Amino acid sequence: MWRLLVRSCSSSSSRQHKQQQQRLAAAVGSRCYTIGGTTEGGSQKKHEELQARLPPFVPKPEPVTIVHKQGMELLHDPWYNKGKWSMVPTVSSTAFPHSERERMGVRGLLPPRTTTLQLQEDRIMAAYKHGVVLVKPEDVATGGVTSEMARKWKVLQDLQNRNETLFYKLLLDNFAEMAPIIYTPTVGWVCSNYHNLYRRPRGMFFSSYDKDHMAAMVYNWPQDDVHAIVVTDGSRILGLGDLGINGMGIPCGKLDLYSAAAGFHPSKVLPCVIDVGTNNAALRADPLYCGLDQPRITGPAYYELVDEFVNAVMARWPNAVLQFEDFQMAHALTLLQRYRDHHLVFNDDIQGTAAVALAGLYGGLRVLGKPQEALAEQRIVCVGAGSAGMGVVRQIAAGMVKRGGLTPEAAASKFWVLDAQGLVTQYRPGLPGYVSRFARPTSCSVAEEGDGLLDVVRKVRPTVLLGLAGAGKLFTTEVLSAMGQHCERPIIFPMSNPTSKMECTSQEAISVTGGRCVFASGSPQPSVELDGKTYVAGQANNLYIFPGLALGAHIGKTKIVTDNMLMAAAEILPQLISDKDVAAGLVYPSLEDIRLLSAEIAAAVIKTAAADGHVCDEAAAAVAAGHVQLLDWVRGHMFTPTYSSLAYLPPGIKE
Ligand SMILES: O=C([O-])CC(=O)C(=O)O
Ligand SMILES: [Mg+2]
Repeated sequence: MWRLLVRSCSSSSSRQHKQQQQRLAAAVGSRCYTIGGTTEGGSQKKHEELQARLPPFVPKPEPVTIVHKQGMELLHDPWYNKGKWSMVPTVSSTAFPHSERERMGVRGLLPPRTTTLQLQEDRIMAAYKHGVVLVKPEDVATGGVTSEMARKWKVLQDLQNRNETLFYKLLLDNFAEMAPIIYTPTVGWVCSNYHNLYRRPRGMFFSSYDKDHMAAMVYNWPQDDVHAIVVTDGSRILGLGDLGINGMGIPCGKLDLYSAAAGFHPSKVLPCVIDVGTNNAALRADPLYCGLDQPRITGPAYYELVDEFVNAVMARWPNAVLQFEDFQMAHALTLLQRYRDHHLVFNDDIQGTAAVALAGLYGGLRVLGKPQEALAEQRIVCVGAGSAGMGVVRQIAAGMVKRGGLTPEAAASKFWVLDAQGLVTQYRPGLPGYVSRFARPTSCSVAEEGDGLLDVVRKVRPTVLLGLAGAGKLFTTEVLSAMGQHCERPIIFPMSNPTSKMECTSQEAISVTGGRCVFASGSPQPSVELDGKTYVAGQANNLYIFPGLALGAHIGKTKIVTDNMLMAAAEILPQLISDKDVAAGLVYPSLEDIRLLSAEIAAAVIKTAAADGHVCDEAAAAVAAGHVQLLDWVRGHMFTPTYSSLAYLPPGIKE
């Protein structure tokens, strides 16, 4: 009897192996052979016989595709692109091994979480069946975004992917109409649904998984010259809370405005997200979510990651302005203080919102026929003691000191700050320093610790009511009507975003006060018809400030962003409102003039930085030449969307 000896391959239980054995047994009948070994007499012959009867060995081709592209070029090639790539090897990962993104130079160019071809198919199938843009009733409720706005967003998004020049031309020519579509409030809906809407990546994705790699991975970005970076960690997206990596919609939307409003070249801006996990359980459980499936990292490990990010981007792009956006309060102020004295950074929610609020109050005073000095006479109630709220209070107090000649203590006494527990007084244990300065003294206070908004308004009789709590309808009919009872022309700014988080609508404020209030809101609001008169609502949004501020800081090479620069932006903006708009009750200039406004803000910022001695020589010379020349110099740096002729440079030939 011949014995069959077949060398076992790696797993004897594998189906393939069993099939091979069966085929082999069928081929040799009941006789057995030893393959490739020395056996009894005649073995050589038998072996040859077997060889002749075995099916021929056909080598299985390795499933490898040879690619002559890497990085962004590869991702933009529909043939090689696979959508989200696996960065984190997980048990369920059927996508790409970790090494592949290194090999193909795409680390950081894609969201971290793995996906599969099947999941991608499911997502497209859902869009195929139910429509590409999914606006659910809860989206309308939480974001104030209608299907019509989402449809328009989709049109613009597709255009941006096809033709950026045309996209920016369109945006510039229709800025007031389209800003709410590419930015607040539609951007809130985009972030909430980023995992469903995701089609192609934009910007860079850093995650805790990239620790110790960031300095190298920034070189995967295909642009040597970056002028502006906006970064979020997704922890406090507008008033919508922790949206994890979905927050990437915010840096994208903000940088669209950098290009449209301030003329930053679209190829030279970089949206970034730092994914340290999310505490949003629903998102993490969603198979389409693209971020890390872990709770947020906090404490020293968090700051180490952000430090690494800041060092990496600043090392590669030392001339870029870095804007921090939508970080939760616990980290926002600490990060700002950590970098602001030696890096070209600012926090838009703290500083940009603060400057725009102060600008709006100066605008409001213009509407009331009062000079900026009259700021010191106001009694201000601010609802919201988060990063935005306290930044606003601090900036207005600084304005009272500068314009109204008050001491810092006298300025602080003009404010009543409320948070979720009511009026903040010095009774509160453990108040952080930035809040305690504005906590009401307990001894001589009219209103008391924990008083609700209505009580505070009735007792204090404020002239200004600011909403920055991100908690929705806090300016009730009673509150608005109390504002109107004690004050002839109350200034009412519900500044929270998006629309659904605003403290009241234009309709509510204007109708309850009988059209007497001076109104502006964080998200855009419609005009209101009352007794045959039309009241136009202004938009108290930092979009007026951050593009021009960043432009001034970048081209002036100011090295840091100072309080004086922010103050300059806040002071110039109300001077740019036309007399006609002031007469119509508008506290901000028209958004249609956004390019001019940004140029004026940049010029004001550069002048102030020059006076403080930190601008480059070229900017100093432009300042010395006079305002018109400075404005020309600033505008000369702004990108205009037009077609230019293209020239081909073969690879290897230097420009
Ligand atoms: O994005 C906006 O519209 C304003 C802003 O920074 C915020 O609400 O966080
Ligand atoms: Mg923000």
